[in-house]
Amino acid sequence: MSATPLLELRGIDKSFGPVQVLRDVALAAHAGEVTALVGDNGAGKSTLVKCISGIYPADAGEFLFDGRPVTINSPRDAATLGIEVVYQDLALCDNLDIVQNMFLGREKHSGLVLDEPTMEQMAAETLAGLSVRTVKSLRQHVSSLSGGQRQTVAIAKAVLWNSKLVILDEPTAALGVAQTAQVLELVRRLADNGLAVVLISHNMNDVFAVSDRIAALYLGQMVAQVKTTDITHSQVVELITAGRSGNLGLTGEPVTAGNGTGAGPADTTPGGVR
Ligand SMILES: Nc1ncnc2c1ncn2[C@@H]1O[C@H](COP(=O)(O)OP(=O)(O)OP(=O)(O)O)[C@@H](O)[C@H]1O
Repeated sequence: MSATPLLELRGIDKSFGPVQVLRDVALAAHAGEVTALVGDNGAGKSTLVKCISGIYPADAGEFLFDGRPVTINSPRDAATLGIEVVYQDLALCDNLDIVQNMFLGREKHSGLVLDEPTMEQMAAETLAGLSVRTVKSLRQHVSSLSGGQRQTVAIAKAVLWNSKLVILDEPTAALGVAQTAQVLELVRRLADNGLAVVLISHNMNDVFAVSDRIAALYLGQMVAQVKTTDITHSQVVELITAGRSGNLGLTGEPVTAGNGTGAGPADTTPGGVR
C-alpha cells in the first residue's frame, strides 16, 4: 500500500436547502485496500458517494486524487479519473446479454458497426482477470443470471474502464450465503489487483470479512477511520449508533482534515481522534 491515498477528501460539506447532510467530512481510500463506509440509515453515505462520483457538487471541501487536487463536477469528471460506482439496483438491462450490458453506452465500433468481437474479448479478459468462472456464456441475457452473477457482471462492468477506484453500494444486500461469499471474494480480488475499493455496507460480517479499514459516518460527520484489525464489531456498532466508542478511546469528535496524526488527515488510529 502506498502512503498517499488514491483518493482523499477533506472538509466536505453538503446541504440540501436548509438541511446539512455532510459536515467537514474527511475520507481516504488507498489503492490495494478495501475501505468499508459504514453508518446508519440517513448518515450520509449515499450523499458522500454521490459527491465523489460527481452527481452532487460538494458545497465545500477538497478532493485529492493521487495526491493532486482535482475537481469533480460531473460523473464524466469522476469517470475520467477512474472512479466507478456500482449501485445497489445495478442498472443492468435484463433484455441485453452480458457483453451488451458491460459496454452499454460506451460501445466499441468498427466503422459504422458495433465491434462485437473486440467487446466480447474485452469482456472475457476482464472476467478472467477477476477470476470469474461462474458465468457460462457472455452472450446469455442478464435476466437468466442469479443475483450473485448479476452483481459480478456489474462489478466487472465497473472495472472494464481502467478504473482505479470502485465504490460498491451494498453489493451483497440481496444475496444468499454462498453468493455473498463469492461476491466478497471478488471484492477482495479487486483490491488485491491494486484497485482502491470503497464498500458501503450495513453488514458487519461482510465489513469484517473483507475490509482493511472502516470509515464510520454518524449524522453526516466522519467519526472514525480506523484499521479493521484495530476495532471490534461492537465498537463499530457503537460508532454507527452513537457516533462514539468509549472502549475504542474515540471521543466522538469527527475526523476532519485537521485532526489526523502522521499517516494522513483521515487515517485515524484508535485514540488518534481528538
Ligand atoms: N436530494 C435530497 N434532498 C434532500 N435531502 C436529502 C437528499 N438526499 C438525501 N437527503 C437526506 O440526507 C440524509 C442522508 O441521506 P443518505 O441517503 O446520504 O444516507 P445513507 O447513509 O446513504 O442512508 P441509507 O443507508 O438509508 O441509504 C438523509 O436525512 C436524507 O433524507
